[in-house]
Amino acid sequence: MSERRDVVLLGSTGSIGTQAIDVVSRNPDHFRVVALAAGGGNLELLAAQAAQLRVAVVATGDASKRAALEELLNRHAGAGHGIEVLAGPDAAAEVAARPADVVLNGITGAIGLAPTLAALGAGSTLALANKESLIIGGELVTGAAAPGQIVPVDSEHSALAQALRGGTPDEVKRLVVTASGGPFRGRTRADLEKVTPAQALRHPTWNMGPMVTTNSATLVNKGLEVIEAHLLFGIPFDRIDVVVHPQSIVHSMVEFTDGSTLAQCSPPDMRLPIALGMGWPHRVPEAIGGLDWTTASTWEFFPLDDEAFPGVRLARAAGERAGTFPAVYNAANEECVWAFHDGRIGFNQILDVVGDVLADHTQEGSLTIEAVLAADTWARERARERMAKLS
Ligand SMILES: NC(=O)C1=CN([C@@H]2O[C@H](COP(=O)(O)OP(=O)(O)OC[C@H]3O[C@@H](n4cnc5c(N)ncnc54)[C@H](OP(=O)(O)O)[C@@H]3O)[C@@H](O)[C@H]2O)C=CC1
Ligand SMILES: CC(=O)[C@@H](O)[C@H](O)COP(=O)(O)O
Ligand SMILES: [Mn+2]
Repeated sequence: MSERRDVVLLGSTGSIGTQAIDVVSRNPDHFRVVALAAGGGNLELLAAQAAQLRVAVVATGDASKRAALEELLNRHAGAGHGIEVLAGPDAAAEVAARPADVVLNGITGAIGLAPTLAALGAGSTLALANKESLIIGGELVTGAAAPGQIVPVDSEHSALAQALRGGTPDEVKRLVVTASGGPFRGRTRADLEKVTPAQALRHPTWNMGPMVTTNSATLVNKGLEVIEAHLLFGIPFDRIDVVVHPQSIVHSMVEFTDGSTLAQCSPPDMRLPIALGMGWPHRVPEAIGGLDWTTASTWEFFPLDDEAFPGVRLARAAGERAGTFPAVYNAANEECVWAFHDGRIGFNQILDVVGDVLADHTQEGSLTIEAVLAADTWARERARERMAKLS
């Protein structure tokens, strides 16, 4: 990499955000964080990050926390620090629109949509961890992006983007997305009846935020990632496969028309796809340590159990129907995941309810941002109604 890139970091206090700061801190010649945004759940950390990185602007999604953030900034950065403070539900999108080379969207959930569109509108490269915004926005997001403007950070899609450098688009036969299988791999639907939120949060290979970790346990994460792969790379759903690979070392593969398959392999450490996402197309030297080839190891691959884990099948159907269906899939799932963590529904009921809400959905009119947001709201309400009937 030649020139240093200015980075806007959204979701800075989360798993992706803190790892991105680690990458930036170890590579000051390559990256500089110029703005931060977080929700408000960890104001102390947000203020400490802003002071440490000496950003120009810091944002919290919670309007009621402006004064508290200003006070913490004075403590961490000293009075007269000059850091601009934004607060409120639109703050992350406002920050995303500020001049920068790269916006890394590490927010969780559908609320990442407005910042994603703001970053694209501003002409910045969008290093995208917040897969939900692409999935629910669909062609509204891809249509707002110039070629190459969205760079995937999600490990599988980073792997696919790297492997795709090994052939021309017409030489691609299929994409193979790997799944760890989550903490409940090998269990039957009956076994899953009684699993607890604490068990669902024990991911076998990755340390991530609670939503994506739970989605890994249900395989909804893989369903979302199939839609994400379709939107990013323009490959039809029937040419995107999922294979279970418990070691999370092969992050995904591209099979080419001549029978060759290229896989991207590395230890399960998000700092690699984060660094590549911010530096794309350049690699950041020593982003992580590589694989150890001196000791014996085994990489396994298994077919997906669609009966116990229907999340991928439902996502494929929603993705094929496109329009507002992916937004409904995602929103119903977000509601159900929090209900599962609150003890209001069981594990299997997450996808039972998501399936019911999708079956009830009909799209009216063409796809607009308003239609996506309305479908998101409708799906959350319908999921809550369904869950209330269960208990
Ligand atoms: N973690 C990982 O390894 C991976 C994550 N991803 C994806 O990356 C995204 C982030 O995941 P992860 O880091 O695990 O999630 P976390 O829950 O760890 O972090 C979420 C971040 O979003 C912030 N946030 C919440 N609301 C707002 C808001 N209104 N405005 C700005 N920021 C907000 C949170 O702030 P606060 O908590 O301070 O309120 C927090 O910083 C998800 O889409 C996930 O699917 C993809 C691949 C791997
Ligand atoms: C690290 C990452 O990209 C996650 O999205 C990961 O894919 C989760 O692992 P699963 O394969 O269990 O969903
Ligand atoms: Mn992933």
